[in-house]
Amino acid sequence: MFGSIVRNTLTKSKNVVNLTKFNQNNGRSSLSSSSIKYYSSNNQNRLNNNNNFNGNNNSNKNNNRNSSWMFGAGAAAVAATALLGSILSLEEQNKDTTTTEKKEKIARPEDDLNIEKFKYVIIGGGTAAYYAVDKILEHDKQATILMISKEYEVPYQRPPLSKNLWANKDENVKETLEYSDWSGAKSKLLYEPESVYGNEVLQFIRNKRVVDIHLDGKVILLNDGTLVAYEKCLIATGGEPRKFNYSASDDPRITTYRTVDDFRKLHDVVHDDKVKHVTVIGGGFLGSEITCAINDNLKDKVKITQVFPENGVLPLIFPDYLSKYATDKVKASGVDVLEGRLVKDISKNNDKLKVQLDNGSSIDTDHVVVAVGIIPNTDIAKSTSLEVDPVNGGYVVNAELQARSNVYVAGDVASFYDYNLGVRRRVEHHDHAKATGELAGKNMAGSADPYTYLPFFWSDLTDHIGFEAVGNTDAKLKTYAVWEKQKTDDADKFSKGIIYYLNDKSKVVGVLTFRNYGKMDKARELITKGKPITNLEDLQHAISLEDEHH
Ligand SMILES: Cc1cc2nc3c(=O)[nH]c(=O)nc-3n(C[C@H](O)[C@H](O)[C@H](O)COP(=O)(O)OP(=O)(O)OC[C@H]3O[C@@H](n4cnc5c(N)ncnc54)[C@H](O)[C@@H]3O)c2cc1C
Ligand SMILES: NC(=O)c1ccc[n+]([C@@H]2O[C@H](COP(=O)([O-])OP(=O)(O)OC[C@H]3O[C@@H](n4cnc5c(N)ncnc54)[C@H](O)[C@@H]3O)[C@@H](O)[C@H]2O)c1
Ligand SMILES: NC(=O)c1ccc[n+]([C@@H]2O[C@H](COP(=O)([O-])OP(=O)(O)OC[C@H]3O[C@@H](n4cnc5c(N)ncnc54)[C@H](O)[C@@H]3O)[C@@H](O)[C@H]2O)c1
Repeated sequence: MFGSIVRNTLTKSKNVVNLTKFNQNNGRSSLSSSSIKYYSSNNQNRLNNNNNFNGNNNSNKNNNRNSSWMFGAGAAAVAATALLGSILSLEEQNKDTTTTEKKEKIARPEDDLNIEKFKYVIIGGGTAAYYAVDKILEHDKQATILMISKEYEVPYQRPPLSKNLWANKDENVKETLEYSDWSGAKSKLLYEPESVYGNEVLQFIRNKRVVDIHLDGKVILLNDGTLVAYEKCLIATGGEPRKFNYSASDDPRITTYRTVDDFRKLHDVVHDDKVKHVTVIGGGFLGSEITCAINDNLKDKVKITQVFPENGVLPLIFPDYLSKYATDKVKASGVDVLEGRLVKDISKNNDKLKVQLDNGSSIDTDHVVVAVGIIPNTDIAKSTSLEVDPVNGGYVVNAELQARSNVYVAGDVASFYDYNLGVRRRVEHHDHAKATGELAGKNMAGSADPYTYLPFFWSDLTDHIGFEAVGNTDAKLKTYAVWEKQKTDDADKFSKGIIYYLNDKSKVVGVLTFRNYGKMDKARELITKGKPITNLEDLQHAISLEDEHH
């Protein structure tokens, strides 16, 4: 997907700076936590050497490449001083020393501070980050890009982690990360092979967190003390799974689920002979998908109980009747669904975990997966002046996806003004991460286009409970549905249909096509027309129920 740009560079370049491989071999162990101490010990003249990403003696070549970007004493020194101050505050949180002693340790960067600079620094290694890089490469032939991810893996897509990947019975699936899509075609989870990263155009730092940005100095700080300068920066940090405080919260058998590492761990858990029962907490997208994926593929191996407080699965988007119908299908597939139940606590009970419910009952289980939503990852905002949306969470961005003139935000963590729906919101779905990533990348490379796209999302549970949806599909809105079958006694009465979501002005603001695919463009057209629907019957034929494969 990155096209020929990176690959050409790889073959042409004699001076490949292979950051990815270097990190992989643990070659930069000296830049781990020990470097934090180093920076705060007033010995800053060696900062440059320590911050050199090459690490293997090709620093001069690399510095030459970047020579036109080198910082002078001014902005960089101020930025670095401030950021090194935040390393100190990190230390402060961890060490019990007096304030005076700590202040004396504040670092003073040398005037000839020489921080490696990239034209584009991308914080995050997820979907939004990947597609931003794709567009930067397309629009800026002079690009030099650094991606930084706190995960080990190079960018990959998350949707198959709770769906098709579980259908792959190959025992090497944790390494190959291959899956088949609904049409049978084989795909890989990683967007690009590892070999695409680690060259003069595109570098990737794995297993490191960005902890601070100095917006005026245009310098970022990593958790190991590394400083990097940028011209344009993208924040695409996604979200962290929400956690509850249970009595047994520190027990490794209570896990959340978001990353490929989580897939590997859960795969091991359910294939462990001792594990006979898994409890999934949450009835949203993740809780319902992971329940169905494991149950459909491994029901002979483990029994699953799914617990959540609402009346049925996917309660935030399905109208009540459809949520109940889908829940019945999940039950029929063999899952023990406990709807309308809150988890009060989880405690250790000999070799089991005890999940205590609000009605006084409890479940003895071998493993618990907590899937109760995410918190947008705005940690970096704590030390910057970037605005966080107090209502929706996430960084507030303008129509061009900028938080500040050279700082862009995309994906789950962006609070944007939805041009089509007339509201500020955040969207936690794949297509939005892709579209905002692409637009941010294009804008970083010189355009100034607004985000006017209406992203879609989809989900697939058991027994072909699948749909695509676009716009505002809040279950609290008034809905009007068109179904192919209308017999009320038919167990499959919701075999195929379209649900229209209407606002208080009777305009269609959202459309969900149930067991019905490829209708999203027509749905977008209907939403963007924004005409009030005076007679609901007019919606009967607004979008055809006929199959349209895409
Ligand atoms: C299991 C699963 C299945 C899903 N299935 C679907 C689906 O079927 N359909 C759909 O539409 N959506 C689905 N989604 C949602 C979709 O995957 C997300 O909306 C999308 O991944 C968001 O992309 P993002 O780039 O904003 O964030 P992410 O993909 O979460 O990427 C954020 C990246 O930033 C890194 N990071 C965070 N903080 C820092 C930091 N300080 N420094 C460095 N790196 C950092 C993280 O490690 C991560 O690599 C699914 C999500 C999950 C978890
Ligand atoms: N036409 C059909 O009969 C039919 C049947 C089942 C599923 N689907 C649709 O296929 C898609 C995913 O199915 P799957 O879970 O088997 O995954 P998949 O393996 O087909 O999809 C792989 C990846 O491709 C991307 N993708 C898939 N469809 C997309 C689309 N329409 N637009 C943008 N990106 C897309 C996503 O990144 C997804 O993770 C959903 O849109 C689903 O509703 C269609
Ligand atoms: N198909 C998709 O689009 C898809 C698939 C998987 C994950 N995701 C994304 O991944 C993220 C995580 O998904 P998620 O399902 O955790 O979030 P979610 O926001 O979709 O669902 C949260 C769910 O948590 C449950 N919950 C909340 N408090 C609870 C409590 N006290 N006890 C029991 N249950 C409780 C509720 O059932 C609620 O529906 C979201 O951003 C989601 O959009 C999307």
